[in-house]
Amino acid sequence: MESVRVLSGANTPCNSFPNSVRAKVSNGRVSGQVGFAPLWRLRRRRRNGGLCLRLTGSVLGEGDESGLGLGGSSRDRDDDDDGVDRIQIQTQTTQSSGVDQRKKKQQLEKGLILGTERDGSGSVIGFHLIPPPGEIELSDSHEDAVIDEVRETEDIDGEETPQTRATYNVVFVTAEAAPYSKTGGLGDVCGSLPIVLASRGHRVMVVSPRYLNGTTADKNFAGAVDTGSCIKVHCFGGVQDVAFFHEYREGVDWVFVDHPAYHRPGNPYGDIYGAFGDNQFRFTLLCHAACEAPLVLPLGGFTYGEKCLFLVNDWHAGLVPVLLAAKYRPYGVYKDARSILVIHNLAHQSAINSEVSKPGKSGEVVHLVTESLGVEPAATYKNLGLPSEWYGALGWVFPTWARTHALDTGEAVNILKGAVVTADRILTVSQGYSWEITTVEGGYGLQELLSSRKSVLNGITNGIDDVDWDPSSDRHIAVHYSAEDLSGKVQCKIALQKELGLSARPDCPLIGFIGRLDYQKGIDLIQQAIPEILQDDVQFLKSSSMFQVMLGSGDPQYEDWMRATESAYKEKFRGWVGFNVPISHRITAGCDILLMPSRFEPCGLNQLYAMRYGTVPVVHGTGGLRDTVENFNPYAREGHGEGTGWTFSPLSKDIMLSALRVAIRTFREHKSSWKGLIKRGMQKDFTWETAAIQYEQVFEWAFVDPPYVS
Ligand SMILES: Nc1ncnc2c1ncn2[C@@H]1O[C@H](COP(=O)(O)OP(=O)(O)O[C@H]2O[C@H](CO)[C@@H](O)[C@H](O)[C@H]2O)[C@@H](O)[C@H]1O
Repeated sequence: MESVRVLSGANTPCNSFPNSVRAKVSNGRVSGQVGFAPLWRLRRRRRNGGLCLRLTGSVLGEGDESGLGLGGSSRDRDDDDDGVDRIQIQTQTTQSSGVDQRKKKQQLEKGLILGTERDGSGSVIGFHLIPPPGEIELSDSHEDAVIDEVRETEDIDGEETPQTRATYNVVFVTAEAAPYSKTGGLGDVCGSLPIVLASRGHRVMVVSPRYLNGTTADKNFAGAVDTGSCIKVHCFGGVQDVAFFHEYREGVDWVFVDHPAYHRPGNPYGDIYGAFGDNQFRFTLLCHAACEAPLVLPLGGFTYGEKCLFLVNDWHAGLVPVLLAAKYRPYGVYKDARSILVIHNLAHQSAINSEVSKPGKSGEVVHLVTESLGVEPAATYKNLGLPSEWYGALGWVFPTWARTHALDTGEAVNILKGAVVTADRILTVSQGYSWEITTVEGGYGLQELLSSRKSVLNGITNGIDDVDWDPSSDRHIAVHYSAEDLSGKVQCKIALQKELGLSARPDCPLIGFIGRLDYQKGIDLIQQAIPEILQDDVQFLKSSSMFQVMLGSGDPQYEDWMRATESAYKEKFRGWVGFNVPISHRITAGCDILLMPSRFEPCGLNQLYAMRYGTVPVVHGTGGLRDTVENFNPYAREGHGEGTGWTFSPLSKDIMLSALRVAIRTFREHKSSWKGLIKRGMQKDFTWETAAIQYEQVFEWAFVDPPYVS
């Protein structure tokens, strides 16, 4: 996918509108915006004979914003007597090394015909699209055209094969979106899925906070400019002024909600002292602002309007469907909008805090109330800016065992619960997890409610950003490699061992772990197993010559343990405490095995990255891990073997160690089987394109049913 911004050039009427022309070229389709007229959903068409002014240029590479210039001359002026000037856009891709194959293809885009828009004095103030009859299909974001259909009449070979699919105005609401903000997988998903949906013709906005924490991370927001739009949010007993910043990048409108509550040291949710005490306030603001953004922000000249599809991610965005139902629809606003709740992690709701979850006497998971994470005392309901009669949607009562004292009635407001009740549909990030959340073990108290909504509950396995995570072009790793030529992988391993101060031993298995240091991730199992893995224990297959590296941050007790383990096993163990994206790429490339003993895993991205990098996953068979890692069977396919890793179950230290032993024996003694495992994993399709098609199906279903009303 090429993403370009067309800057206005000399000698053209566009001179007075720098940055007013933007276009994206993807799979033979041009989308973007020109002047105040959105071009999204324009398809490539060839025209004989150009009209008027012509835009020409080259796509120089990812992120290049000056690739196209606007050229033109007087002879290009359109003298048709219809009173509009016209422009032809022509883009051509030039090759740049190391980018995705798709980027290496030359593309020629012709024939987008535009008209100018003039003010009363006759000055050009923008451009409109003028579709030649029967040649160009287009729509804009006017409300009556929000949901339209893309007719795809050409297949890859240029054959005429009519297909129709709907496109939507999609509004993601999320607490994090990479590369602007990321603490885990939520950021990855909300940073990459929107781009893929936009490339498929949808108009996509992502609304998240503009976090400024006084570190170099603030520069992530440098490309976002103040829109000048400011709204007043009535909540928490006062009126808050909230501003919007905006960046148009890779076909997506990235909208950042600005308020002083987002400007403080720490990550999006907390600092070294724990979760911020005002998170309910901070994310209430986000939700109110996200509901207003499609109505008030004229992005590219037009608002998104009311007929939107909100994708609300986890509890932080959970007030959005409640606000639509309680605050807007009763007044006839958003009556045709829909909302889909996307659950990335049910444990990230509420006082149900995974870091302090413990197995109870009868086997159920007991959660202690320590932090405010979306469940707050019932008295805080009045702060949310909702009509009082809607309390029931969010009202929640803790089971008796979870109450803190005899007089505690357990009454609370649970924002995610409100979203489960009011969202038009619910999605989880794998099919396995969509079932697990309806069980006592995985439902965190919401299982019955979720079961009652089974008819609108689906699971779609996450994709990965296959440009960012590509061993053949990854800028963070020492040597590039591919499934066809694996020689660079061992170089990456040696480079990693050197970087970490371990002896360079390509023959010794190197086991990696990357992730939040959290009870969810099964760190305690690794803790228990480390002595057996690293001590000179004959049971563990020459374990004296095995290495383990862990990268993670989170629970301080696990961070301390990693530091202590590194001191105890200087020759064999490295524990990198912190959040470091380049290192995470190097570990993914340099290790032989990625260990993921997650207690539960809604999808999991690291095992997908690992497989793409030829690193064999050994995972607990749960949720998305079970859905994505195929257990190795050396005897299948007449001895050629099948599978991409090992899934073990049930979750225990001993079972995990058994799986690791088998993996290590295969690494050492069955080289061809190991190579087969690597190659099969690398050839798996985990791209977002596949997931996006499934998302579109769910979008369609969302609009088949009427919206939620009380
Ligand atoms: N210390 C560190 N340094 C650098 N990078 C680090 C890091 N710690 C974690 N990461 C990165 O953060 C991401 C974590 O993604 P996961 O899907 O594994 O977990 P998470 O539990 O946060 O996400 C939740 O949401 C996602 C998305 O839906 C689900 O896949 C998942 O199951 C669910 O728990 C990966 O990109 C990983 O490389």
